[in-house]
Amino acid sequence: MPVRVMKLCGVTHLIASNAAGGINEEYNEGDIMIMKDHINFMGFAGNNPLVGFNDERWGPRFIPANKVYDKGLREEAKRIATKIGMSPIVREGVYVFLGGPSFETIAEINMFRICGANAVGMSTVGEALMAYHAGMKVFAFSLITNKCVQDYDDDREANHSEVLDVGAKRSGILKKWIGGIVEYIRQECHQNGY
Ligand SMILES: O=P(O)(O)O[C@H]1O[C@H](CO)[C@@H](O)[C@H]1O
Ligand code: HPA
Repeated sequence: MPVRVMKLCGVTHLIASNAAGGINEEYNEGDIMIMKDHINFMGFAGNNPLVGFNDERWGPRFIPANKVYDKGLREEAKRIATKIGMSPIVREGVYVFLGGPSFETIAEINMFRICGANAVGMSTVGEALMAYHAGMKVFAFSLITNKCVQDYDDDREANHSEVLDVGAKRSGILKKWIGGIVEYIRQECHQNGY
Protein backbone atom coordinates (compact mmCIF):
# COMPACT_ATOMS: atom_id res chain seq x y z
CA MET A 1 0.00 0.00 0.00
CA PRO A 2 1.75 3.24 -1.07
CA VAL A 3 0.21 5.24 1.81
CA ARG A 4 1.61 2.79 4.36
CA VAL A 5 5.01 2.92 2.69
CA MET A 6 4.86 6.71 3.08
CA LYS A 7 3.99 6.28 6.75
CA LEU A 8 7.00 3.99 7.24
CA CYS A 9 9.17 6.66 5.60
CA GLY A 10 8.04 9.17 8.23
CA VAL A 11 5.47 11.07 6.19
CA THR A 12 3.09 12.93 8.51
CA HIS A 13 0.76 14.69 6.05
CA LEU A 14 -0.99 13.56 2.86
CA ILE A 15 -1.96 16.05 0.17
CA ALA A 16 -4.23 14.36 -2.38
CA SER A 17 -5.61 15.87 -5.55
CA ASN A 18 -8.09 14.73 -8.17
CA ALA A 19 -10.01 15.83 -11.21
CA ALA A 20 -13.75 15.76 -10.61
CA GLY A 21 -17.04 16.56 -12.24
CA GLY A 22 -19.03 19.41 -10.71
CA ILE A 23 -22.43 18.36 -9.40
CA ASN A 24 -23.15 21.60 -7.54
CA GLU A 25 -24.64 23.79 -10.25
CA GLU A 26 -22.79 26.85 -8.93
CA TYR A 27 -19.43 25.20 -9.61
CA ASN A 28 -17.63 26.15 -12.83
CA GLU A 29 -15.05 24.34 -14.89
CA GLY A 30 -11.63 25.24 -13.46
CA ASP A 31 -12.89 25.76 -9.90
CA ILE A 32 -11.03 24.10 -7.06
CA MET A 33 -13.01 22.34 -4.36
CA ILE A 34 -11.33 21.72 -1.02
CA MET A 35 -12.68 18.40 0.22
CA LYS A 36 -14.36 18.85 3.57
CA ASP A 37 -15.98 15.42 3.46
CA HIS A 38 -16.71 12.48 1.18
CA ILE A 39 -19.37 9.95 0.35
CA ASN A 40 -17.62 6.60 0.02
CA PHE A 41 -20.09 5.08 -2.39
CA MET A 42 -17.64 2.25 -3.14
CA GLY A 43 -17.55 1.57 0.58
CA PHE A 44 -21.31 1.05 0.57
CA ALA A 45 -20.63 -2.02 -1.56
CA GLY A 46 -17.96 -3.33 0.83
CA ASN A 47 -15.07 -1.85 -1.12
CA ASN A 48 -13.34 -0.03 1.75
CA PRO A 49 -9.51 -0.14 1.81
CA LEU A 50 -9.58 -1.02 5.52
CA VAL A 51 -11.55 -4.24 5.02
CA GLY A 52 -9.72 -7.42 6.03
CA PHE A 53 -7.32 -8.31 8.81
CA ASN A 54 -6.38 -5.23 10.86
CA ASP A 55 -2.81 -5.00 12.11
CA GLU A 56 -3.16 -2.63 15.10
CA ARG A 57 0.33 -1.26 14.43
CA TRP A 58 -1.22 0.75 11.58
CA GLY A 59 -4.28 1.90 13.46
CA PRO A 60 -7.42 0.65 15.20
CA ARG A 61 -10.00 -1.71 13.68
CA PHE A 62 -12.84 0.83 13.80
CA ILE A 63 -12.11 4.47 13.11
CA PRO A 64 -14.34 7.54 13.08
CA ALA A 65 -14.57 9.19 9.66
CA ASN A 66 -16.16 12.54 10.44
CA LYS A 67 -12.80 14.38 10.62
CA VAL A 68 -10.77 12.77 7.82
CA TYR A 69 -10.00 16.11 6.13
CA ASP A 70 -8.03 18.22 8.61
CA LYS A 71 -9.82 21.46 9.49
CA GLY A 72 -6.64 23.40 10.25
CA LEU A 73 -5.17 22.55 6.84
CA ARG A 74 -8.42 23.48 5.11
CA GLU A 75 -8.50 26.86 6.85
CA GLU A 76 -4.84 27.50 6.03
CA ALA A 77 -5.41 26.52 2.38
CA LYS A 78 -8.23 29.08 2.18
CA ARG A 79 -6.01 31.76 3.74
CA ILE A 80 -3.25 31.06 1.21
CA ALA A 81 -5.78 31.12 -1.64
CA THR A 82 -6.90 34.59 -0.54
CA LYS A 83 -3.29 35.75 -0.30
CA ILE A 84 -2.49 34.71 -3.87
CA GLY A 85 -5.77 36.01 -5.30
CA MET A 86 -7.38 32.69 -6.14
CA SER A 87 -10.20 32.69 -3.57
CA PRO A 88 -12.89 33.44 -6.24
CA ILE A 89 -12.31 29.96 -7.69
CA VAL A 90 -11.95 28.08 -4.40
CA ARG A 91 -14.93 26.17 -3.00
CA GLU A 92 -15.31 23.69 -0.19
CA GLY A 93 -17.55 20.67 -0.52
CA VAL A 94 -18.33 16.99 -0.52
CA TYR A 95 -16.76 14.51 -2.98
CA VAL A 96 -18.53 11.32 -3.93
CA PHE A 97 -16.28 8.39 -4.83
CA LEU A 98 -17.42 6.02 -7.58
CA GLY A 99 -15.54 3.16 -9.22
CA GLY A 100 -15.75 4.28 -12.85
CA PRO A 101 -14.40 3.98 -15.46
CA SER A 102 -17.72 4.92 -17.04
CA PHE A 103 -18.78 8.46 -16.25
CA GLU A 104 -22.12 8.90 -14.50
CA THR A 105 -25.64 8.70 -15.84
CA ILE A 106 -27.97 11.67 -15.44
CA ALA A 107 -30.03 9.73 -12.90
CA GLU A 108 -26.89 8.99 -10.84
CA ILE A 109 -25.84 12.65 -10.82
CA ASN A 110 -29.32 13.72 -9.77
CA MET A 111 -29.28 11.18 -6.96
CA PHE A 112 -25.87 12.29 -5.69
CA ARG A 113 -26.88 15.97 -5.79
CA ILE A 114 -29.91 15.19 -3.63
CA CYS A 115 -27.61 13.22 -1.31
CA GLY A 116 -25.42 16.27 -0.70
CA ALA A 117 -22.47 15.65 -3.03
CA ASN A 118 -20.87 18.65 -4.72
CA ALA A 119 -18.38 16.84 -6.97
CA VAL A 120 -17.83 13.32 -8.28
CA GLY A 121 -14.73 11.32 -9.12
CA MET A 122 -13.07 7.93 -9.09
CA SER A 123 -10.18 8.25 -6.63
CA THR A 124 -8.72 9.80 -3.44
CA VAL A 125 -11.10 8.41 -0.80
CA GLY A 126 -9.18 5.14 -0.41
CA GLU A 127 -5.87 6.92 0.09
CA ALA A 128 -7.44 9.46 2.46
CA LEU A 129 -8.93 6.73 4.64
CA MET A 130 -5.67 4.76 4.74
CA ALA A 131 -3.69 7.85 5.71
CA TYR A 132 -6.16 8.96 8.37
CA HIS A 133 -6.23 5.45 9.81
CA ALA A 134 -2.43 5.56 10.09
CA GLY A 135 -2.53 8.90 11.96
CA MET A 136 -1.54 11.17 9.10
CA LYS A 137 -3.12 14.59 8.54
CA VAL A 138 -5.03 14.68 5.27
CA PHE A 139 -5.68 17.55 2.89
CA ALA A 140 -7.44 16.85 -0.41
CA PHE A 141 -8.90 18.92 -3.21
CA SER A 142 -10.69 18.46 -6.52
CA LEU A 143 -10.11 20.39 -9.71
CA ILE A 144 -13.55 20.70 -11.30
CA THR A 145 -12.82 19.79 -14.90
CA ASN A 146 -16.39 19.60 -16.15
CA LYS A 147 -19.91 20.43 -15.12
CA CYS A 148 -21.79 17.13 -14.85
CA VAL A 149 -24.67 16.62 -17.24
CA GLN A 150 -27.86 16.63 -15.17
CA ASP A 151 -30.55 17.28 -17.74
CA TYR A 152 -31.81 15.02 -20.56
CA ASP A 153 -31.91 18.03 -22.93
CA ASP A 154 -28.18 18.69 -22.41
CA ASP A 155 -26.26 17.13 -25.32
CA ARG A 156 -22.77 17.36 -23.79
CA GLU A 157 -20.86 14.18 -22.91
CA ALA A 158 -18.15 13.81 -20.27
CA ASN A 159 -14.76 12.96 -21.76
CA HIS A 160 -11.24 12.44 -20.50
CA SER A 161 -9.48 14.87 -22.87
CA GLU A 162 -11.47 17.79 -21.40
CA VAL A 163 -10.32 16.61 -17.96
CA LEU A 164 -6.67 16.72 -19.08
CA ASP A 165 -7.08 20.14 -20.77
CA VAL A 166 -8.52 21.84 -17.68
CA GLY A 167 -5.79 20.22 -15.55
CA ALA A 168 -3.10 21.70 -17.80
CA LYS A 169 -4.73 25.16 -17.71
CA ARG A 170 -4.76 25.29 -13.93
CA SER A 171 -1.29 23.84 -13.34
CA GLY A 172 0.44 27.22 -12.73
CA ILE A 173 -1.87 28.51 -10.02
CA LEU A 174 -2.11 25.07 -8.40
CA LYS A 175 1.69 24.86 -8.11
CA LYS A 176 1.72 28.22 -6.33
CA TRP A 177 -1.11 27.27 -3.98
CA ILE A 178 0.26 23.82 -3.11
CA GLY A 179 3.72 25.36 -2.65
CA GLY A 180 2.21 27.64 0.01
CA ILE A 181 0.45 24.74 1.73
CA VAL A 182 3.63 22.65 1.76
CA GLU A 183 5.54 25.55 3.28
CA TYR A 184 2.91 25.85 6.03
CA ILE A 185 3.19 22.09 6.72
CA ARG A 186 6.98 22.37 6.81
CA GLN A 187 6.76 25.05 9.48
CA GLU A 188 4.18 23.05 11.45
CA CYS A 189 6.43 19.97 11.38
CA HIS A 190 9.42 22.08 12.46
CA GLN A 191 7.47 23.51 15.42
CA ASN A 192 6.44 19.99 16.44
CA GLY A 193 10.03 18.76 16.33
CA TYR A 194 9.78 16.52 13.22
O1 LIG B 1 -9.30 11.12 -9.76
P1 LIG B 1 -8.27 11.37 -10.80
O2 LIG B 1 -7.25 10.30 -10.87
O3 LIG B 1 -7.66 12.73 -10.72
O4 LIG B 1 -8.96 11.28 -12.25
C1 LIG B 1 -10.28 11.59 -12.61
O5 LIG B 1 -10.26 11.72 -14.00
C2 LIG B 1 -10.47 10.43 -14.61
C3 LIG B 1 -11.59 10.57 -15.58
O6 LIG B 1 -11.29 11.49 -16.58
C4 LIG B 1 -10.85 9.48 -13.49
O7 LIG B 1 -9.76 8.66 -13.14
C5 LIG B 1 -11.24 10.43 -12.38
O8 LIG B 1 -11.13 9.85 -11.09
N1 HPA C 1 -17.09 12.05 -13.20
C1 HPA C 1 -16.20 11.21 -12.61
N2 HPA C 1 -14.90 11.45 -12.58
C2 HPA C 1 -14.47 12.59 -13.14
C3 HPA C 1 -15.33 13.50 -13.76
C4 HPA C 1 -16.72 13.22 -13.80
O1 HPA C 1 -17.56 13.96 -14.34
N3 HPA C 1 -14.57 14.51 -14.23
C5 HPA C 1 -13.30 14.23 -13.88
N4 HPA C 1 -13.23 13.07 -13.23
